[in-house]
Amino acid sequence: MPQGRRKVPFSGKQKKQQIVNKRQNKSMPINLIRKINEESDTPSEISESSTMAEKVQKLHIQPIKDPRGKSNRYVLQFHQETPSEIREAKEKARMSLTKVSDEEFEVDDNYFDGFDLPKRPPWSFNMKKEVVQANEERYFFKFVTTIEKEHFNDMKQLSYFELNIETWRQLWRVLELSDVILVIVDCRFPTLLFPPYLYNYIKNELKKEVIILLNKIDLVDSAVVLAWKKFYEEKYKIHVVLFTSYPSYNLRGNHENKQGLKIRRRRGKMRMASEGAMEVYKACQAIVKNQVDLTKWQEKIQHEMNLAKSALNDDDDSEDEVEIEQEYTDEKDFDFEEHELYKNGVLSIGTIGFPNVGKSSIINALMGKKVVSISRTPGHTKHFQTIFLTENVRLVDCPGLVFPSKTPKTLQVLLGSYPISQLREPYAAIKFLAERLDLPKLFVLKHPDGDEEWSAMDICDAFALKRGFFTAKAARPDTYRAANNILRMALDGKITLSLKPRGFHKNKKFWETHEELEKVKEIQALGKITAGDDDDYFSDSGDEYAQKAKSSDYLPKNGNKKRSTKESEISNEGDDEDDTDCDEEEEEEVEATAATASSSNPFDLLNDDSD
Ligand SMILES: Nc1nc2c(ncn2[C@@H]2O[C@H](COP(=O)(O)OP(=O)(O)OP(=O)(O)O)[C@@H](O)[C@H]2O)c(=O)[nH]1
Repeated sequence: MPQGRRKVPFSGKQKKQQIVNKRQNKSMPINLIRKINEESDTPSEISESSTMAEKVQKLHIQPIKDPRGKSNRYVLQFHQETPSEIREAKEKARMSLTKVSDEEFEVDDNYFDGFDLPKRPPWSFNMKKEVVQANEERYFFKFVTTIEKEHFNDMKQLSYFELNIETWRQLWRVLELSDVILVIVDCRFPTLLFPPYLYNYIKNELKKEVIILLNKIDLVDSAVVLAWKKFYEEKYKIHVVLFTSYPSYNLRGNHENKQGLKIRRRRGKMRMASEGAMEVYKACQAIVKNQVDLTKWQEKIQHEMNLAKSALNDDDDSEDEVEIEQEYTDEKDFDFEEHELYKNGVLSIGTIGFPNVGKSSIINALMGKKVVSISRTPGHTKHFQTIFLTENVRLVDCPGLVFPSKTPKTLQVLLGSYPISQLREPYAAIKFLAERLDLPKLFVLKHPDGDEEWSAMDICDAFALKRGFFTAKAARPDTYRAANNILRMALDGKITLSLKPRGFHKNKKFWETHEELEKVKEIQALGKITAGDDDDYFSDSGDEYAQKAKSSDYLPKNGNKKRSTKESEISNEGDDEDDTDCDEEEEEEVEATAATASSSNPFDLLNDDSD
């Protein structure tokens, strides 16, 4: 055998990866960014990274896991941090934390000012598909270059946003196909996830109705939920619906793990989140009036409500049906379908929003069973899909999109707009979190140097030591892994940071005694926890479902019962996109330690400290 030309074994998996890489290299945005760099007349700062193309980070490449091999078309793409940004953040993470005041939990509505979304250029049926697509690509190129140039000298004022035209195309199709648009936001951070320009575009240019759905209200204090609802109702005069895909009657407990912690499991088969579903139905009914007959939908929800009540004490342990119901989905090519309002007597509801706000979970919770897959990894949904709720109510589910804004990048991590696993610098987000929540107390951490004052890095060090995370080479505390774990807990709501509308603290009493508060609690379904369930509240929903747990502040605030400090949850989603190395047992362990420091309000903890 000739020397020097030894054949290297090449697996099928590697071959597939090679094909995917080739395709990926051809993808529009990379070329686009390369062009931006070549054509840019702005002086290049680019010493640290030779081309803009290199600064684009492609997220969620899972080529071989998608049988259709299509996932890379919709891969999320963002700009990477520069080495100097990383260095700067690390330095800051070593500085002592400054606890922030209550008012700094209050946010304005101006993160999207000065930005817009890319809109599908006009097209007609006389145009060839290739021409339409070329127009779209030219337009999108210009859109991105314009934003880039405007912010070239101050990239810090520009958030990560979606650079993949394929994902925007999904949004364009969904907006075209739908009669009513449900804009879904995570109730912990509404103003960071609801671009006013999106609302204006849908309402004033597309002339379609918008409903805002405040989701994950199980993670937020009822008074804050209500304040956000009123904020949006007053600002836009539109329907604002409250929702949680995890009302407590979908949960059950009395399971012990090997550490002796109790873990709440989802109660038998998944049920519809009927209170939230009823709210969505009512908002749609008010919009369509008698143009579409929604009686069947209403009956379905009412039926579920009755069932839920009677089944509260039902110990049905049977597994959830895990099924993707083909009969509900429609895979035809909608690229060039003309919109006709309530076509064939069917109401089409588009569900759009940022990644990870819970769009897919909402669809399952509206259906009362699993029809679309869910992941706690942002950016899971790649292609829009249509699902019939009843024969004349159709949901059109769009992949999550990160809209352009000036949201600080650290916050984007906490929102789930940027996948934690692919974060090169997690400490700035830890610092942001630690200045608002007392992490040492929540995790019962011992300062590595015995000091009183903590920095974000100290927290990561202490956390790594406590969890036994060490680097392989030098056996030093693995602060990166620790930071990654903490951020995931924040994203999942195990430790809850939630922002408030301006003026909330000044009017706290008003919101806490508001007559509509009971209604909010009803949708959160917190009053429905059954006897014996108060030891542990957290869910283990199994399968691909992310496990929902709450911050230690959350339960006593909203519910009436005092709960055990052994609140815990495991994550057992088997999600092959799952993105960290943290395993379930590790998380439980932290829950256990965190629990002993549990407070009914993490913000109280901050107060304690400042005393
Ligand atoms: N606590 C809580 N968690 C939720 C709720 N809805 C969804 N989640 C969690 O949020 C994460 C994202 O949920 P998805 O339904 O996949 O979100 P998505 O908006 O479809 O995400 P993309 O696929 O990224 O667009 C998962 O971990 C869910 O379990 C909710 O009402 N309450």
